[in-house]
Parts: sequence; C-alpha cells; structure tokens
Amino acid sequence: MALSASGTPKNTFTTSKRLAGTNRTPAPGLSEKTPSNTPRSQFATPRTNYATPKSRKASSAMATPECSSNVEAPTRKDKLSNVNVAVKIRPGIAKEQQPPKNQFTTPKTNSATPKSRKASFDTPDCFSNVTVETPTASSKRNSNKDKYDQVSNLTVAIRIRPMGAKELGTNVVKIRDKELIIRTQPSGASGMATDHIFQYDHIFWSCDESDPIYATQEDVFMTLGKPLLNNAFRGYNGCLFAYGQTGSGKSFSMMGRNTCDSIDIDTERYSGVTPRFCKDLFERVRTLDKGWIATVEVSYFEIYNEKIHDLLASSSCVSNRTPLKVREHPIWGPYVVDLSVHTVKTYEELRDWLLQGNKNRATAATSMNEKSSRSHSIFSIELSLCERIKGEDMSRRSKVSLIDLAGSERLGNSHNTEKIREGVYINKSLLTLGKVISALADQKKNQFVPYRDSVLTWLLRESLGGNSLTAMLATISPASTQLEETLATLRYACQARSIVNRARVNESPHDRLVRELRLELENLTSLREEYEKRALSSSSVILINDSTSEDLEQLRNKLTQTENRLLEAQRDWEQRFMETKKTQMKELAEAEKYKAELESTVRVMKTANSDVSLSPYTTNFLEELECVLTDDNAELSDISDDIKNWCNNNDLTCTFTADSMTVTDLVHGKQARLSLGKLDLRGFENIGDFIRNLKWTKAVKPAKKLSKAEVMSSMNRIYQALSHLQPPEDENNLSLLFAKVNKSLQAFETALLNNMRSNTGQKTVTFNM
Ligand SMILES: Nc1ncnc2c1ncn2[C@@H]1O[C@H](COP(=O)(O)OP(=O)(O)OP(=O)(O)O)[C@@H](O)[C@H]1O
Repeated sequence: MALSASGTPKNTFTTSKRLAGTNRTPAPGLSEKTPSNTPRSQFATPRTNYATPKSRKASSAMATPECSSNVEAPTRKDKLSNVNVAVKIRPGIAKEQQPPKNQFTTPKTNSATPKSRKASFDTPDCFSNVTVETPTASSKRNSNKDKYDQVSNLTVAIRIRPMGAKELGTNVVKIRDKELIIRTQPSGASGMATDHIFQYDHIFWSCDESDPIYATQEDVFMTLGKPLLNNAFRGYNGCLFAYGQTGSGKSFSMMGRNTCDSIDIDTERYSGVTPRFCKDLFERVRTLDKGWIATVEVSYFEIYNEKIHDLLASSSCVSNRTPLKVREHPIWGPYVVDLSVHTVKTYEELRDWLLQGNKNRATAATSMNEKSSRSHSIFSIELSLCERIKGEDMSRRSKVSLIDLAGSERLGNSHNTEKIREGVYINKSLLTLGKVISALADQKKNQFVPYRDSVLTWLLRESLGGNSLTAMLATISPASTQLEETLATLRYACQARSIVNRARVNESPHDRLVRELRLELENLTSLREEYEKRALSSSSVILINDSTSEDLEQLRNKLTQTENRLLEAQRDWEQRFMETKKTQMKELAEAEKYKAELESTVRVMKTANSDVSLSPYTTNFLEELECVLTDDNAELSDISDDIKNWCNNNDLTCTFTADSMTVTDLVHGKQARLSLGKLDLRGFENIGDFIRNLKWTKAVKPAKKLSKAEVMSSMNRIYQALSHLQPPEDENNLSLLFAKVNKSLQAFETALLNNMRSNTGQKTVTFNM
C-alpha cells in the first residue's frame, strides 16, 4: 500500500485528513519491530504514569491534633479504604519534610491522612466532619484485556507555580509525604484552621527555584509529555490538557514563558511541554531505522466563545476568521471540518507553525493576567510510521493533542460585556467538562455523558473515556487570596483521576495480524535455532560419551515438533494473510463501487435543470429520512413509491409528508394535494387514472431557493439528530447501516451545495467524501 504525499494511505478516505479532536482513523498497521537505533525502553509503556499505584494505603494514621487544625479527609465514606494513592515525588523529596520557605508550618501530626475510614470516624468532637478530597480510583487502572489495548485511568498531576511579584496573601500550599495540603484560615465557632489533603499521580512543586524539590519545565515534560511521545511511536493516541485558574501557569507549563518568542520557546529554562515534545519527536524520527518513513502533520485551533478558529489557516487574520464546524464521522468520531493540516519535516518548520498559531491565539487583558488567553487551544500532532516489509507497507498512526484550556473567570470581577460573554462561554465549556468528568467518574453503567453540550467536550470525547492515553495537568497558585479557586481546581482534578480510558494501537486488523504472526514466526525461528544448537552440541557429546540414544531421540522429537509447528504457523500465516488480503480487496472494490455511485449522483445533481427549486429535494429527503427512521406505514410506502415512480416517469413531482401527498405539474403550473387518510386507489384502473382524477388547482409559487447557510444549518440539524441514533460499537450491522446513512447524507449535502453553486454562482464549499 503506497502512501500519499502527506502520509495518508491511498485507500483511506480523504476525510481522515480533516479529522481533529479525536483520532479514530482506521490506519493501516505496521510491524511491531522496534527501530533498532531506538532504545527499547522508549517503546515500553510508561508504567509509572499509567500504572496502578502499588501503594494504596494513605500515608499515615490520623493522629489527633491538639485541636490546632481541622483535617478534611475523604467523603465517600464507604470507599475510603480503596483510595488510590499514587504521587510521584521527584528526587530530593526527603527534604520535602521541611516545609519550603514562606510556607506555613504544620505540626507533623496535624495534617496526616487517615489510614482508614475507621480512623476518620474516631476524630474527636473538636474536629469537623471528614470529607473526601481524593476519590477512589478505578480498579481497572492499567489492565490489559487485549494484548495491545491499554486500559488506564487518567493520569493527574498538579503544579504549583511561584507567588507572583505583585500577588497578595500568604502561601497556603504545602506538600508532605506525597500529599498536597491546603490550609484554610481559622473560621467558624471552633476558630480552627482546616487542612485539605489531596493525593495525585504527580505533584510538581515549582514555587521556589532554590528549593531542592523544585520541579523544572524538563521535569514536567519527562513525567507527562515523554510517556505520550513513547506511546505515540507505538501507535497510541494521547492527550495532555492543562486545567487551572487564570494565571495559574497553564500556558507556562504547556508552551513556555513567552509563547510567541522563538528564542524563549526553545530555552532550556522556559521551554514548555509542547515544544519539548515536538523537538523530541524529531529526535526520535531521526534515529529510526532505514526503511522507515515517518510523516508528521500538525494542526492547531482554538475554541473561543464556542466557535472554532483555525490558528494555522493561510489567511488567518485575527479580526476576520471564519468559524469552523464540528462534524461527527460515523467511524472516526467528531472532527473539525476544513481544519488545515500541515506536513512538517523538521522541528524548526513545526516550531514556526506553533509560533504562528500562538500569535493568532485570541488574547485579552483581564483583571488578573495581562496577557491571559481567553480561548481553549488544541495543538495536535499526527504521527504516521510506515515500514516496507516484503513489498507490503505496514503502518500505524497516532495522534497527540496538547491542550491549553482557558482559565475560568469569575464574572463578578469584570465590567466588560464582551468579557462576560467570553466568560460565559468559557465557563460553559469548562462546566460541561466538569459534568463529563463527573459522569465518567461516577462509573455507573449507562450513565449519560453530555459530551455534546460543548464544542470542547465534543472534540475531547475520545480523550475522556475513549481511545487515548490521557493526562491532566492542573495548575494552581499558592496564594491564600486564590484559595477558593485552588480548592475547586484540586477537587476537579481529583475527580478526573477516576476516568478510565481504553487506548488501542491505531492500525488495520490486517496489519495487526501480520505483525502478530511475524512475532510468532520470529519466536519459533529462534526456538528452532536453539534446538539445533543443542542438538549439535548433544550429538557431539553423545559421540564423545557414547551416551544413550534415548536422549538424542527425545531431542530430535522436540526439534521435529518445533519444526512442524513452525511449518504450520507459516502455512497458517500465509493462508490468513491471503484471506485478509482478499477481504481487503473486496472492501476496496466495494469502496470503489460506492465512490462511483456517489460521483454519479453528484454528476446528476450538477447537471440538473437550473430552474429546479432545491426545496423539493430537501423536503423529499427529509420525509424519506423520517420514514426510514420511524419505519412507519410500510404498506403506505409501497403505494407512495409506486405513485412517485409514476409521477417521475410522467414529468410530475410528487412529495409525501407525514399526513399528505402533493403532486406538482410544473409544466402546466398546477398542483394537487390529498390527505393520506383519503389515499385510496380502489376504483381506479391504474395510478395514471388516480392521478388524473385528483383535485387539481393552480400551482402555488415554488418555494424560495435555500441559501447555502440555510442548507448547511438544516443539514447540521439532521447530522445532530442522526448522531443521537448512533448504535453501540458492537452492533456491527447497525453501525454499517449508520455509516451508510451518514455517507449518503454527506453525498446529498455535497450534491445540494454543488447544485447551488452551479445555479447561483455562490462560493464553493468543499466537502470530503
Ligand atoms: N512554574 C512557573 N514558574 C515561573 N513562572 C510561572 C510558572 N507558572 C506560571 N508562571 C508565570 O505566571 C504568570 C501566569 O502564567 P500563565 O500565563 O502560564 O497562566 P495561565 O494559567 O496560562 O493563564 P490564562 O488562563 O490566563 O492563560 C506568567 O507570568 C508566567 O510566566
């Protein structure tokens, strides 16, 4: 299978090039062979990040403090013993026991996590009730049902940025013994401070550079970005999103200090996860074996006020940008229509795109952060790896999305209506993200997940509970003045840890099979070689020692058995290879046939009479779709089909609605309408007789032509309605039918728009088929 210029296999529908947000591109596969120059460990699953933490017990028993502070502990009372504890503490953590400078000092006994739920109940009266800050994580963490599937919980990390120079308040964040502790000010009748204790997969303490446990940009990348990169080379999708309050350090962590400065973005001190990821990616590509072809494509868009803007579009101009639409592809999921995708060959090329996108990103001053980014930005990198083995191209694709979310605004602080509008939309996306996380974290079966309630969550669907290895970086400020926001972020992040994703290698079943069989073959060959070696050495020993022929016979038998197995596997391999090849050819033929059908429909529509109003097509299609979906009046549909056929053959237009039938004679300018209740063919010799006897009146003026916007808006409504009917993944037949309906719909829309273009000379809209 040859690759197209941009690395897309030729027989892949071009729509895959436009996919964004999620990547369910059914990419052809590739051999498991590790590029020899690449260290094997790089390809290994980063157990530390996605693995079930070994230690699940909370750090220490809750000793009763001398009524100096309250301890807020888990609220899900029945599940505390199951608390999933996994906090990565970097080297030097031992010193963490000493509170970093300008942090409060807590007596050791005061803020310890309860060892068990029971312990929390023993809390003396002078303490407030215990509530969950670290929820139970799923037991599914990192179980592998399929050899190549990775089932894992979202990896959640927290980063604490330094206090700003002008920031008021004191530092209320502390880390101790793999825990993050927030101390609230004394309040209430007890007049005591409260300690909120949280646990995460990783905690990055970046408050004070002189602190030995200070987490650098490199630390963040190595812990969160590198595993995604390693897995991308293995064919897994990945996603890292930064979440946090405005000014808490999301952009700093993801991109760097000055996101538009080409020097700054590359400096060791400031370079964020995204540029590091891209640089490392090309380093890895450089070390690939000869014979491997790697294609890297990037796209970058932002969601601003629930509208999508391409940050890399050629004519991208901040003031005049056309919002893009999200569509649901039946196989590949939600994607951004017409998003530009750029093939890059070097890191420098990629960095230029990144900088261009950053410059285009909507920014606005807020009361909190002078250059606060008011949009969610999604930078996606698609990696295709291809190797030619025995004349066959084996490839796999992966997509990694690096996301910098906008900070949630407290609208009360702003007087600007535009800002309030932005805030509402940003909050809508983040609010929905919260709802999605809650629903996924709930883990109740059939729980409705409102992915579609916002553009952001719709596009992140696969990254949240789908085919992706996902990590979340929650950033917080240590200042007491930001306490409320900080606690909200930390709770949000806690909940996200319960989300379970199932990532799989993105390759075709055919390529997976070939890869597996090649591995099997390699194993057996090495086994045979080993036996041969042993047999040789045994026979020499036998010759020398004149040992029993029994041992030799046994060894020979084993060798023969192994050889037979090998032969069998080879035969099996060849047979299965041929079978899959045949299936592939069949599928290809079907696709070609389907493509031809579509092309002919488009041709017919293009050459249609320019006077024909578009309305009948729309109405007809909608009615037919309604009929198909409701499966109503099967008998009636037989009659209506006959009538429609007759009308078509006699230059009449016939349309059926839910309760009436309308026949239009455009040539003579007359029309007849009949309610379906009165549709009765008895007493007529044939359909012609029936039609002639209808009550004809002067035809009403043909409906006005639909504008492109109207067509697209109604088509979008249909797509939305249709997507609600999407069958579950395991319903193969229904899924196929669904895909066909969806495809037909796309064909219909293309035809409509093409027709419109030829009629009105309006601007063309290109749709991928
Ligand atoms: N780890 C850090 N070390 C040093 N400075 C930091 C760190 N994190 C953030 N900062 C500084 O804090 C300020 C705010 O950070 P940043 O712009 O990244 O916040 P943000 O969360 O992306 O805000 P917004 O939501 O408004 O985009 C910047 O001046 C940044 O340089």
